[in-house]
Amino acid sequence: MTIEDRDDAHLITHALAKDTLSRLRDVETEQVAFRKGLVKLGRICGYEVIDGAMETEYVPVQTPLQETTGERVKGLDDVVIINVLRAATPFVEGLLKAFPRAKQGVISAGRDEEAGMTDEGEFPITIDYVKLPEIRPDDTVIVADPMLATGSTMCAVLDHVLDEADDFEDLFVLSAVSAPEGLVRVSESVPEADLLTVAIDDRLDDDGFILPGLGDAGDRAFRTV
Ligand SMILES: O=P(O)(O)OC[C@H]1O[C@H](OP(=O)(O)OP(=O)(O)O)[C@H](O)[C@@H]1O
Ligand SMILES: O=c1cc[nH]c(=O)[nH]1
Ligand SMILES: [Mg+2]
Repeated sequence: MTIEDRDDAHLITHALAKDTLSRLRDVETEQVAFRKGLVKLGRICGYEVIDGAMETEYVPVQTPLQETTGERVKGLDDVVIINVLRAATPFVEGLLKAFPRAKQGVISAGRDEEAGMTDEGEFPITIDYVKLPEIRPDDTVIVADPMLATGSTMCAVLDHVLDEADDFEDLFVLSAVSAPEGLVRVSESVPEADLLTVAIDDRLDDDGFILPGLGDAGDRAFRTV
């Protein structure tokens, strides 16, 4: 298993996840490679969630030659993936390769960067659109956003998710790069969420960007810079 449990988060330490994230960090990685990298990272993270957090069960299997015992992942169809627009879109495309039959929700959330970060280190968040599937007690909910900076976006998103559902099997917040400040904010605000990330970076800069980070993930994936 390549998930390391720490006090602040569960770290996805798969070598290919680290390799892919390092390519994403590189300023020379242009739009297409950046987008493909996020898809790849989403797929790896999906496999790691399955390996690290889901159970398997033994099942009888009839091969063309004889009956045997196989192993299946329990609850693979009881997964809800929530895409935090917009940077999560390619990341979720990769996750769906691990969970092809997941129910999907979408929440469009953006930081008001012109308003700037408050003295408490938060951003005002605008939520324009929310469409969530029914969340059932057996469901594993994965809220995906490659960047967890101040945590303001994720806290606002989780408020909506928890308004819709208070009974589920597990709630995972999955990101590629997290700032320590954001992990603290989200875990204090929603202690029932398990935070999964590929990297915990050093800190935020004065504009609320993660250092060293990878820049603005949405802008790099959608070429809006
Ligand atoms: O933890 P926070 O400080 O809230 O920052 C993280 C958010 O910032 C980015 O979104 P952004 O607002 O840039 O929107 P975009 O995905 O449309 O670019 C990122 O995708 C997160 O949603
Ligand atoms: O560093 C950051 C912070 C927020 N959003 C990003 O895309 N990058
Ligand atoms: Mg952005």
